[in-house]
Amino acid sequence: MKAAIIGTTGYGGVELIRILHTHPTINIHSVHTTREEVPVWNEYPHLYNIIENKLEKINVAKIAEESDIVFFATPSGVSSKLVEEFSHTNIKMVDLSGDLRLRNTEDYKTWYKKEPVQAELINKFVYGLTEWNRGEIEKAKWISNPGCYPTATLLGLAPAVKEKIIKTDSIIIDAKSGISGAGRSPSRDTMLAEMNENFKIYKVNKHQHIPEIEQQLLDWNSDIKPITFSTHLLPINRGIMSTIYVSLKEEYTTSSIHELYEEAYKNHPFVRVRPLGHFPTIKEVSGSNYCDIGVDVDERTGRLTIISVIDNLMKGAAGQAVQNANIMSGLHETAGLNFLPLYP
Ligand SMILES: NC(=O)C1=CN([C@@H]2O[C@H](COP(=O)(O)OP(=O)(O)OC[C@H]3O[C@@H](n4cnc5c(N)ncnc54)[C@H](OP(=O)(O)O)[C@@H]3O)[C@@H](O)[C@H]2O)C=CC1
Ligand SMILES: CC(=O)N[C@@H](CCC(=O)OP(=O)(O)O)C(=O)O
Repeated sequence: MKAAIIGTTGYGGVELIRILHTHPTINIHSVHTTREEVPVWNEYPHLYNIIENKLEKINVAKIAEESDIVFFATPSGVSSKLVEEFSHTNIKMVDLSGDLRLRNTEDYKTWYKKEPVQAELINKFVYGLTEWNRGEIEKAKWISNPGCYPTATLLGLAPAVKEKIIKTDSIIIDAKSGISGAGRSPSRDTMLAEMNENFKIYKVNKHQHIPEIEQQLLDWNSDIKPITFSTHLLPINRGIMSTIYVSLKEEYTTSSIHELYEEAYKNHPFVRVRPLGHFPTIKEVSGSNYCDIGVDVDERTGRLTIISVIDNLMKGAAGQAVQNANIMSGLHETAGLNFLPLYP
């Protein structure tokens, strides 16, 4: 199976290269840029003598004719335009941006402050939160890959929300991300001198992933009320930790909640519910497609604490994109994704 990558020179794109380079079935056929047509290793010297491809300009008809699937690792506002052009061809699409995730186009305008794609096109994209949307993904041709924070947060919340054991107005999410989550373009916020030995909150109550998380939670339980969601930058390259607090409707023990989570994820190879009393760290999933989850009930307050960690570039982006491409193409979901975490 042949794949094209658009947005190759960014962090999501180069992570797709890392995965697909050893994928048993999906091969990198072409890689694309809007800039100079140079060998990929000019942009990424660590790929010297390994990835022979030259970056090519985007020619929609040629890509659609030569490849079976195209990955868009492109910024929001860019993906929407590419998707419109490719929608007239037969190629499978997986988009990593936020452009095709929100069904309500007004929400997109409000939170992304950009013009949305037409709703008709959005509705043809399947939301690729793999573990909870597998049936739709199997039938899909076009996938909208979830955001990095929504992936960690929704996998952490799903069993409790779907089982309706929480007070619906009580969800508070405290999330932190490594700086590769902000992409490869330089910015003042992510400079070494700004971030090293520092820790920052950003986009307070205004993060564009709020409507995406709420949309999915409402699909699971229509009584869910608006969430509080805070995002922070950590002085590390990769990884997200989402620490989630919810009030329980009744008295539950940690072990009963733990059982619920183990049951929910027992058939999902990339979600590891940690044993009772154990909580994951970011490093323990770094470089892998795992989402690791720990749970604990505070019996004094009646609140459940959920800790969910992922690698933002893997399960939060390129890893989940390939997992979805695998399922959509009838392959085993783990194909090409059996990386152990990089530790230490
Ligand atoms: N980084 C992360 O952890 C995550 C990112 N995402 C999403 O994935 C997408 C890619 O993110 P990331 O790799 O971090 O971003 P980067 O900023 O690192 O890379 C984006 C790439 O898009 C390409 N690009 C920019 N403008 C255009 C254009 N007009 N036409 C075609 N290509 C263009 C650029 O390549 P060139 O200049 O060579 O054309 C650039 O290298 C974004 O939508 C992001 O929100 C989602 C989850 C996690
Ligand atoms: C650390 C960091 O800056 N992360 C980015 C994630 C961007 C992203 O993934 O954007 P979309 O999913 O909306 O395309 C952010 O918080 O905006």
